[in-house]
Amino acid sequence: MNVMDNRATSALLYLDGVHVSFDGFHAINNLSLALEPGEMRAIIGPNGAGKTTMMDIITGKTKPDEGTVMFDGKTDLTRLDETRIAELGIGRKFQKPTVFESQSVEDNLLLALNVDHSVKGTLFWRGSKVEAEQIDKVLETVRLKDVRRKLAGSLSHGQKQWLEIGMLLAQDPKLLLVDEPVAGMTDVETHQTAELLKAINKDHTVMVVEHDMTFVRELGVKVTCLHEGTVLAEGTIDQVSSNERVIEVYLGR
Ligand SMILES: Nc1ncnc2c1ncn2[C@@H]1O[C@H](COP(=O)(O)OP(=O)(O)OP(=O)(O)O)[C@@H](O)[C@H]1O
Repeated sequence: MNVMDNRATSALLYLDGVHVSFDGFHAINNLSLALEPGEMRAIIGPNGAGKTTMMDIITGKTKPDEGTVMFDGKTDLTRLDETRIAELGIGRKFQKPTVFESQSVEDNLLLALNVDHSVKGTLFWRGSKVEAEQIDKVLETVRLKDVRRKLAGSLSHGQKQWLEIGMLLAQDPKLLLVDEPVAGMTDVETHQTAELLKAINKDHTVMVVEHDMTFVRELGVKVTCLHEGTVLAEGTIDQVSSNERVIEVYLGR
């Protein structure tokens, strides 16, 4: 077994030689990347670098033309549809919060829990003790305990983002994909979101796409910079942000 084979089996997420084109345009170009179990990785890169498309590939929304996309060392994600991939434990948070505004914070979490509502009768079913405990734990993690009975629609933008992260956590995914969580947040909310993701990373693997470099620095994790659908640089924030090519195409001089 060679080094690449070893990485393919030990990584939680393993992409190798992935290509995607849209009408002849190469959005993803020989993309290779491995995420170790328990890792948090920050993905940066200019607009159009392929960050969203990469997440679309991982979640099964877009199928690659070529390449390997393996989950947990054994599952070929390119063969599965979006539902099956979500069931495997890959949760995604899109940039804009999509919480149920007319439901309370805790009911949003209850709805997100991994239960078969059709069997239990959604409207009048209030959840078991175990589920109540799970919800308490998530509320604690996402710092929304004090507003648990408020309508989600009345939360601040930052709190809505945290609620949606909580809805992902309620499903206890093995891998969380988080797209631009701090866009539109205040500096205080941005800092709190970094703290929150660090807490989540204690028992979840996380991939977070973000343009806010102050936030990425605060995460203190390995950074991958994408450009033209491939990895331009990878390493610590200091290594990546001092890379000449990264400065040229993304950070500016
Ligand atoms: N469905 C599609 N059809 C055609 N082109 C697409 C499609 N999806 C993405 N692209 C193109 O692929 C390239 C990569 O886009 P992508 O959205 O993945 O970049 P990104 O790094 O997420 O950018 P941003 O930071 O602006 O969100 C872009 O040039 C985009 O226009």
